[in-house]
Amino acid sequence: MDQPVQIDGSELEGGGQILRIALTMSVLKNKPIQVFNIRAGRSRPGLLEQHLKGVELMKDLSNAYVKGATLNSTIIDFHPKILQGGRYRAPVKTAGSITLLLQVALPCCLFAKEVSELELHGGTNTEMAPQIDYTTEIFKPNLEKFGATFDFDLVRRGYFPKGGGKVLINVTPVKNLKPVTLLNQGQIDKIYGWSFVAGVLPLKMANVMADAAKNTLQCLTNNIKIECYKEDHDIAPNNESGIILVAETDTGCILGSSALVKRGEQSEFTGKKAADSLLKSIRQGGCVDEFCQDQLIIFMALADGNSRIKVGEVTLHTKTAIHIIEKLDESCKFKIVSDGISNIIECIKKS
Ligand SMILES: Nc1ncnc2c1ncn2[C@@H]1O[C@H](COP(=O)(O)OP(=O)(O)OP(=O)(O)O)[C@@H](O)[C@H]1O
Repeated sequence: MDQPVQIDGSELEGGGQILRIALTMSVLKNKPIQVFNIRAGRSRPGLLEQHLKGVELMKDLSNAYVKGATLNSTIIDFHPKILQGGRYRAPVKTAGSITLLLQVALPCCLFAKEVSELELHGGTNTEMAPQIDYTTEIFKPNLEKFGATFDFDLVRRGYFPKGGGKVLINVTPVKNLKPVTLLNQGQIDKIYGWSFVAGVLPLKMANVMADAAKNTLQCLTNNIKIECYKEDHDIAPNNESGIILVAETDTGCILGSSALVKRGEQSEFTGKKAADSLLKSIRQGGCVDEFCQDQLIIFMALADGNSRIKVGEVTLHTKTAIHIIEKLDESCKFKIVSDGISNIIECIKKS
């Protein structure tokens, strides 16, 4: 057996993202890895339910030999074999994020031998992770610029702490990914979004969030439409409330933001917080927002050719993604060039 590449999970962001990117690259480059100090930068280090189910999903997808995959484990060995396709389930019993399960599996499914059908359980709209609506309305159109996509069916929403969400994902493999050049943010064409309540929460909360977001964003355009609605009890029985915002520009850029109402927080504050995040991303001149940034790095690395994306401030998640990818893939090198406010992230592929 080859010596595994050593990945220190305490570096930079020090969170679950290091494990996810290492697993994905391990499968795609067919390199065994040992990840140690898993999530050492977090208050509860080691594998939580969401991370563990992510490891198990990757094990199933690639027929891997895995050692150390137990709850709270801080070290795992992962030796991938053949990347297949087919039907897989990841039954997270907590509100662990469904979108982060997709984050680890999607690049592999795109390069699998056959179509993949994923049945993912857990949280659909949770803190510190993309809300499912962010993934489908902001991340997905950005992914499509690389010539790849996925279909989804949101069967049930799951919120903290109960979880219980269910999303079906269907991924058709691609022959290759196209490199992208996204350098001109352009002018804002329109802003739209969704402000929701679920469970027994009153619709008024959604209206207040939407109004606060509109007030903050009207300095950019008058073309703002935010739909306020109450989730159907059958697909979202538990209490939650939040907002997702999307901005489209005349050069085809799609930037977004989102927020959930925290316990004891005024809905007005939540709406303004999401809008401020979008405003910040737009004012920094990037072609993608601060969250899509790190989520696109892996696709830049896997594309057939050099990609360039203009972003605002480079996040620690982005620096972490670049660091781990460069460790596992000698065929690409990232470079960041700053003009003071924005930055161009360039991925150069060695021929
Ligand atoms: N509000 C948000 N909107 C969109 N994406 C988000 C948002 N918040 C976080 N993310 C994304 O979720 C991912 C979080 O990675 P991170 O390593 O912090 O999380 P994790 O696996 O939950 O682990 P940990 O518990 O260790 O933090 C990143 O890709 C980040 O861009």
